[in-house]
Amino acid sequence: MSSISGYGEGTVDVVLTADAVAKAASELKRRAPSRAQIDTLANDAPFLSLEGLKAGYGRMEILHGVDMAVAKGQSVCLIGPNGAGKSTVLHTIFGMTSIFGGAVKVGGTDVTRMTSDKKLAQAGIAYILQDNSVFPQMTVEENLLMGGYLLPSPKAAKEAAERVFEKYDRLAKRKNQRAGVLSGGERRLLEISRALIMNPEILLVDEPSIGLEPRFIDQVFEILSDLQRKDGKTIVMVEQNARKGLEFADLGYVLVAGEVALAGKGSELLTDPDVGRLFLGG
Ligand SMILES: Nc1ncnc2c1ncn2[C@@H]1O[C@H](COP(=O)(O)OP(=O)(O)OP(=O)(O)O)[C@@H](O)[C@H]1O
Repeated sequence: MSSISGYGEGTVDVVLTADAVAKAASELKRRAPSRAQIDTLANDAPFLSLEGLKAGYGRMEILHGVDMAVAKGQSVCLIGPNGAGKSTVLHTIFGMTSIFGGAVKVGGTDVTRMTSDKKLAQAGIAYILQDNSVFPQMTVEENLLMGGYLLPSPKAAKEAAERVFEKYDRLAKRKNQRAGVLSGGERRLLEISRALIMNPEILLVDEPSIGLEPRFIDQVFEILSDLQRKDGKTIVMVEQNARKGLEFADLGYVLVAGEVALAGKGSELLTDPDVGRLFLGG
């Protein structure tokens, strides 16, 4: 029997058969949000807006017309079965996919076809990779400086790194140590901090809890929460732990087979019977 995993509480997957996913898709489709509903969720002031986005890899279309709106300083979590296209949404916002139609706008400006470098340097979008992207043989500071390669000078990168060290004492204390000796939580902090070097407005965060021991997961969510609430960053997250992601985020989007099947406030989706049954383990 073929099966597709949905996401359950903690690390326990809810396994959906292919038939169940198809049924869920058709059930949820009746609940697909209108553009007006999507804009309302972003307080009718979308800062990041996806409009009928069709994108994929090579010639293969994975996203079949995705709409999404996030206000400045809001956070959103994408959930859905494996292979639904959640990470592809992040890749597309950051300019890493083939675009077949639609638009990505930031502050009303069309940035759909900008290269990733320009998205980082000009549009204020940073992409935080999944697990294991630190360079273990390099020092903490050297890792941070890698995030500043688009800054005009090494001096500017160094100054940006100093600002990060002022913010995160835990990293400052380990500035000259090899990144390979950091704990899992500290490594994730370093990955997030490396993205902060360019002082982005929008953080795309791919699976922040993946590969982390449970005791570090809360720390990482706290760091992200501070970046949103204190620094006003806009956060778009994909999270395998659907419950954790929806608890964290202002908004939740359920993606099924490359389409938005449902969108709402994170707190509402947490108590939604369909979401509970399909993605939160009942
Ligand atoms: N670099 C790539 N090249 C070609 N196909 C890809 C690439 N990355 C992802 N895909 C395909 O795109 C589809 C959507 O993948 P994506 O990773 O976006 O899904 P997802 O919802 O994030 O899934 P998961 O929860 O399993 O990470 C899958 O069929 C996947 O095989």
